[in-house]
Amino acid sequence: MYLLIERIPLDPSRGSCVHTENCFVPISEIIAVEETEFNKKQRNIGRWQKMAKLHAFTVHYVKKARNHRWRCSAATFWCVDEHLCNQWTQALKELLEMQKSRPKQLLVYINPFGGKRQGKRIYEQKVAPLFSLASISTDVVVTEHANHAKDNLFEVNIYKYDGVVCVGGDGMFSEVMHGLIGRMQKDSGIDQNNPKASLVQCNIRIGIIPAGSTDCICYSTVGISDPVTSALHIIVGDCQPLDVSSVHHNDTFLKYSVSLLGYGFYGDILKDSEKKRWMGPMRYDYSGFKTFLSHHYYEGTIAYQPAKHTHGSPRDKVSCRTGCYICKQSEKQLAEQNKEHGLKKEEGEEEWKVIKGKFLAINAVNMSCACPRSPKGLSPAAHLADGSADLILVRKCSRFDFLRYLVRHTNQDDQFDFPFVDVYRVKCFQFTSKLSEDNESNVMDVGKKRFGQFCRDHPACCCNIVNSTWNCDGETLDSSAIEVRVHCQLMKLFARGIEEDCKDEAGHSQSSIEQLL
Ligand SMILES: Nc1ncnc2c1ncn2[C@@H]1O[C@H](COP(=O)(O)OP(=O)(O)OP(=O)(O)O)[C@@H](O)[C@H]1O
Ligand SMILES: CCCCCCCCCCCCC/C=C/[C@@H](O)[C@H](CO)NC(C)=O
Ligand SMILES: [Ca+2]
Repeated sequence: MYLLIERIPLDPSRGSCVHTENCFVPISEIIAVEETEFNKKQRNIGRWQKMAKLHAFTVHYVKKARNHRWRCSAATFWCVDEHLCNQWTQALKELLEMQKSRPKQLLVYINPFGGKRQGKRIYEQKVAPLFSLASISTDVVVTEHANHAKDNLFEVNIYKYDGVVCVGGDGMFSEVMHGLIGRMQKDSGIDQNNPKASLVQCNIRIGIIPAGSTDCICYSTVGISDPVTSALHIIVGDCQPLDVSSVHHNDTFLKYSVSLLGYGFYGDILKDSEKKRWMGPMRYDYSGFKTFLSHHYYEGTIAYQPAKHTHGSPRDKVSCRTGCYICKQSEKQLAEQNKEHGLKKEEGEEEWKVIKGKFLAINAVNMSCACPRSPKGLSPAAHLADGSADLILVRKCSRFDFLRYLVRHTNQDDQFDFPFVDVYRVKCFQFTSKLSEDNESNVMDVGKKRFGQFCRDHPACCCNIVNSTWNCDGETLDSSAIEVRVHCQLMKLFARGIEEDCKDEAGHSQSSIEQLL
């Protein structure tokens, strides 16, 4: 159902019409309806006001701008008939009440130290006024230390909230996600240390107000990193399911990941950048350049099971967009599996593919990982909720070739079109570094140790004697040998995926009527 907002010139003789553009606003995108008091200062209505007392109401609604940006716009409707005015206000309010997916009560965590340290200001100035306009009540916690939000989620009565909001970056989101998923498993008696456990879905949605350094999860699920846009997606009650990978080492749970699990290049960037947090978001550029120059490669073995259940491929040009067909198919399969087995299908009987090699980077992404630094992301055709991850293997190559690969993160060219890059869509994988394989089989002879020493002393030789670190959504992992499994649609966000943009390059929108036809 739509509300047609037709902006009519209030005083045509004086040409005082500000907006001539009419628009259809879906009821689902109305933010609030308020009775409005007219005062003498109100423009252009003097002549009308002399004729009769005016009654009015204001509709606050989502206005879509360029590049997926949403803004709050308002239109005031007025008439002389008080009863008619009240009827309209009442009818619209009732329609809003019927929007059952909208949150009424939210738990908000603010990281005051994420990104440029603007989290608190962003929330107070840009987000809280919108929540209040939409009559959403909030409990706000400003975090005092790392893991504050995560620990708190194990203590509070989460079930009284319609959602949890995190104000911060990918690391802060990761904390809240671990708190919520961990709490759900604890309450359901599921052992997270069992890598084969069928995890319980988390139906409490998370909203991300971006205030971090990369904000990749927000950008990849909304299409822009903008606090007002994200607040409006929360208010209208959007829902986007998300795949989550569980990461284990020797039957011990390490972490969950929704965006990037990166070994080699992205692991090394993270490790170096953690020491330079004081630089803010710039730390990634500094450490990125340093890591690029070091050009380290790492030897290891990857075993994976292809994701045969999904219809897409990482090399196709089909991007995951709002209402994505491929993710919908996975959702149906998941529902059928849950109905039939109560448990997800065991992957035991399916074949494993094994790859040994020397790698500059191993990246496993559950989503495109688009962010302002890389607008298409590390895997542009990855899906948010198809139950698979794209495993990208960048083999040892020259610095120049690796630079060509990195540059393609930022332009329109195919970043997988290199002989040293392979990409697979997988549902699970395991990685063991050469070093841990050697350690396990106790073949670390004296000669190797001495060679290791030699190479550490001569970084220019780029040898892979030490392990890299896994970058798990911006957090480091303690182990290099890991076992990863994608859990289809384990959690949900207040988002709708990236919408097909209906604005053209010049910023003109198609008329709403054209869109409806
Ligand atoms: N009050 C706090 N003091 C110190 N650290 C905190 C506090 N609150 C949260 N943290 C931690 O800060 C880490 C980084 O925060 P956040 O993700 O918000 O910013 P960022 O690292 O700059 O951005 P991005 O993750 O997008 O690169 C998180 O892992 C979180 O655990
Ligand atoms: C030659 C210099 C290359 C510099 C490369 C800079 C970094 C590019 C950023 C792309 C990262 C996309 C994946 C997102 C990962 C996030 O989970 C993580 C935490 O926010 N961010 C990073 C940078 O690891
Ligand atoms: Ca996916």
